[in-house]
Amino acid sequence: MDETILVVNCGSSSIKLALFDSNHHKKASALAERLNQSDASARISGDQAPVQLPENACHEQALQALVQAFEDRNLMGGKPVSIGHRVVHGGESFREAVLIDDKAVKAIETCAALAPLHNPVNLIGIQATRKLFPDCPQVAVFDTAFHQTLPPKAYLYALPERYYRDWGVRRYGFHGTSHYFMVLETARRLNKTPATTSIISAHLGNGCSITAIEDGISKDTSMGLTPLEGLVMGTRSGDVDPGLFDYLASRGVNASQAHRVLNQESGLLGLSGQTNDMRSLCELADHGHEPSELAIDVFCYRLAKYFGAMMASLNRLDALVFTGGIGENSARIRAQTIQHLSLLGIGLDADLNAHHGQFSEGHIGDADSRFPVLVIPTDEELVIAREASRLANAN
Ligand SMILES: Nc1ncnc2c1ncn2[C@@H]1O[C@H](COP(=O)(O)OP(=O)(O)O)[C@@H](O)[C@H]1O
Ligand SMILES: CC(=O)OP(=O)(O)O
Ligand SMILES: [Mg+2]
Repeated sequence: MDETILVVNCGSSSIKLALFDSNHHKKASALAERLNQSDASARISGDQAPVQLPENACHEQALQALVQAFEDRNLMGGKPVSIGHRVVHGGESFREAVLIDDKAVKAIETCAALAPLHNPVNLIGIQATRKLFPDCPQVAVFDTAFHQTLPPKAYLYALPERYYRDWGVRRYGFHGTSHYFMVLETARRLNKTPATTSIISAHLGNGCSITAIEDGISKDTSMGLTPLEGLVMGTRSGDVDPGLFDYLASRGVNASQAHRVLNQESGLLGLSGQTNDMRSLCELADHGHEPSELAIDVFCYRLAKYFGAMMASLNRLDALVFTGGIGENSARIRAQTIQHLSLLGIGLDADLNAHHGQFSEGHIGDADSRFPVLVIPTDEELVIAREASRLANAN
């Protein structure tokens, strides 16, 4: 029976699992959604029938049910040889992936205050698999690790210096695993090496961020101390004037209410008043729903501004890259964003864009575009699986 690497990505209300063989080929994947709600559901990719969950299933119950379902289908091949976890915030404690022990768990707990929507559920996933597979090496792969190369001019806020020194207030950046995969894949597609490849990578999923990568190294990124800064996202505002908090306080909105509004009730959902889901939003806009149209306008304009801003940190640029559910699938969002960049000489080929670059190794730029533009499907799970085997084998 082939060896299996299990990858766990616990989100605030979902779990994504993937199984890889020892050659890092994906054998299976599964998704549990709407956890802790009455309509919680789970399924293994490619299966028609859902995996049965207890009512209001929590993360741990869903994880157990999905692992059992993998076992029932003979997909696990015995116990996994290693388990890789996505952990969103590693603060300054983690420059790279680590084997998980009690000390690492403590450090991840310490970082939870900075990613309250993410780290606590990442820890639930870690504790659940430690219980299920106590002898199996487990590895944490951090969203922040790839951005530890940011220079001080990019990671410092213009605040009193002691805020950084005493409290670690700085920009950390997220989605690093995906941005790292983008530079690997772009290099491969352009026949270059990652160490000589410079890109601007836009990861557009529920959370959205953009990163400037020079010679394979992250130089600047749009997310900051927490995954709230920067681009417009599904339910997160991205950049706002910090003066907003004082003003909201004067209107009776306290800090924890403001936190909830900015993280869970803003972004595409807040602007459209309808949905945080870009696909649904595009359909609404196609049917003339003006607030949805406006939400899309704000999303694309902010993104285009950040493409421009990221150029300030690069001396050379090989490609602009789109990824994540929106970046990979929405020709409309890509076109509307790139339209703002005509002054920089960047343009799309309408046909290639409509086909998501499927017939052109991901290229969607037009013949005159000053820089290539690519669509590349991300695979954070693959990077996590590779890191999990590397560290487990080094042990
Ligand atoms: N064809 C499409 N057009 C527009 N948006 C899409 C399309 N397909 C998926 N999306 C959007 O991608 C987003 C989810 O991205 P994804 O990367 O899967 O999220 P997550 O951050 O949870 O991994 C949702 O807003 C979804 O509507
Ligand atoms: C860091 C972050 O925003 O992650 P996600 O896109 O999974 O919410
Ligand atoms: Mg994602």
